[in-house]
Amino acid sequence: MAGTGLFSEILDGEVYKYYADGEWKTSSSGKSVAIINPSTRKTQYKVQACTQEEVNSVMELSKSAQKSWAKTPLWKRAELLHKAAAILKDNKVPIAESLVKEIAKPAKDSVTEVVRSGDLISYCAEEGVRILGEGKFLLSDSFPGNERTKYCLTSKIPLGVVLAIPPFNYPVNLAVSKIAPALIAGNSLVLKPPTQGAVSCLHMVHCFHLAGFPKGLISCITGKGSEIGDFLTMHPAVNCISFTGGDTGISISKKAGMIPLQMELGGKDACVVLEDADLDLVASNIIKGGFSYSGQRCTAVKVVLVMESVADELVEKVKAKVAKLTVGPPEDNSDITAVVSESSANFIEGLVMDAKEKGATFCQEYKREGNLIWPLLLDNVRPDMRIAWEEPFGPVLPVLRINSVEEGINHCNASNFGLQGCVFTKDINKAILISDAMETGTVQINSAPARGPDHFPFQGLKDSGIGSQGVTNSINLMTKVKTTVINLPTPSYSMGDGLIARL
Ligand SMILES: NC(=O)C1=CN([C@@H]2O[C@H](COP(=O)(O)OP(=O)(O)OC[C@H]3O[C@@H](n4cnc5c(N)ncnc54)[C@H](OP(=O)(O)O)[C@@H]3O)[C@@H](O)[C@H]2O)C=CC1
Ligand SMILES: O=C(O)[C@H](O)COP(=O)(O)O
Repeated sequence: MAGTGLFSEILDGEVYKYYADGEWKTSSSGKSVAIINPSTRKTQYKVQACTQEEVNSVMELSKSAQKSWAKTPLWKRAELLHKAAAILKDNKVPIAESLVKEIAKPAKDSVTEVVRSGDLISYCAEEGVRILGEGKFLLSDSFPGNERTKYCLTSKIPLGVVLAIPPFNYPVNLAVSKIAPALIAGNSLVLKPPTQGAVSCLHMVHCFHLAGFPKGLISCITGKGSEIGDFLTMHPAVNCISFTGGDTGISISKKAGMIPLQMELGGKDACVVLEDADLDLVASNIIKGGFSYSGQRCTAVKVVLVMESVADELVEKVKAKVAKLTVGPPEDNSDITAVVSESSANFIEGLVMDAKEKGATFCQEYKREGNLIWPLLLDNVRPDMRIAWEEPFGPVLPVLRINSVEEGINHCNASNFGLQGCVFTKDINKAILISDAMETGTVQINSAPARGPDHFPFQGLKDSGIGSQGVTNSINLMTKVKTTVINLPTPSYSMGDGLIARL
């Protein structure tokens, strides 16, 4: 059970502690933040509301811990990460249980998130050892006007303190996708977990604690983003911010100083369906892509753009599959569970009502109980409806019928988002041309959008983000290139005549 056994030291009465200086602590604020169970809408857990002084102290400790960590051999850093990964996987049950209670993720998917996170940490350790163990050697005479008098050695050095801010929908996985690359690269790490998902994150941090990382290297500050977020992101000790979430990321980018930023923000991933597509394959991918975790994924299919000639048939196939989705508690592994908060459910309802007023075809009756919204397919959506452009982050999917591929591409590219997209066709040549034309970070051919496998690059264009994720890209982003140049008194050519005579 969460907060018991191995994890009992992270709990103080009924409030979870925060993590600093290698210890679990109670905040001097005397205040806590409630985590509401999305299914019951009652307080499930409480976490500390950390103070600015506590943030300052964590930053100081983080700066000094990083200095010694950077001198720790790469293989030792990797060894500790492998250990943390194993402890995390061994404790998947209590961690998954808190995911179920905090964010209403179906039980099976919650376990998958923890296991995937352990795998990501191990992969990152392996990749880090390889790519950080290599440098470059450059010779000066390849640039015009130079003799071979300079040898340039490059290697990658850490940035310092990395601030990680993950979102509610993958609190554990999107935290470790920032923590592991930061640590393998020799940085220290301050984590600010999402409020919904904080307890799962604290359990995950305890796995790193049990693995034996040095004191102060990893810290976890809890509190509402709206209250301590600015103080953290504008803190002068922070050398890099890795953030995943919504528009908050855009405002952080405007306020942060001259430091590397990795921002994975929203998306309005389109599914473009051509006349020759395998409609059964499309329908299954629309269900998986649009409705898994109740549509609360940045990579969810958020609009279907289907050629008019096959639209009736596709809509019927998707309707039949929607009817089979189970709706209910995450504990029962229901396909559709309560969305994360009441305000989120109200927002989704606003989009649905707008579409209703403007004449969209409802393929199912709209139904909501508390935060639980039944899956809904909206056909004949037009560009004047909000749902054609905005992301519901819920189990509601609009279908726009198109008369040409160009119309579909134009719709995609008119979006302020550019995360992923997908195209279904049997014609690979057309698929490649469409992929080239779509202004998104990734295009999937004949499959729904997805971030994984986690070593693939993952990035958004436009308001969907800056920088690129994926294990290798994250390690590179969290390092800086350092060069040392050896200057020779005379040109040196490896097979040059008279070399010995000149010495
Ligand atoms: N591209 C991607 O990979 C993903 C994108 N998203 C996008 O995020 C949105 C919903 O996710 P959600 O988690 O609610 O997004 P938010 O942007 O609201 O929150 C993300 C994180 O930022 C924190 N935060 C809030 N305010 C601040 C602040 N001022 N300074 C620093 N941190 C802050 C939150 O903490 P707290 O919880 O305490 O408020 C949370 O940890 C959707 O629109 C979705 O598209 C979501 C997941 C993945
Ligand atoms: O934040 C998100 O929603 C994810 O990055 C999407 O990940 P997934 O494609 O593996 O669900």
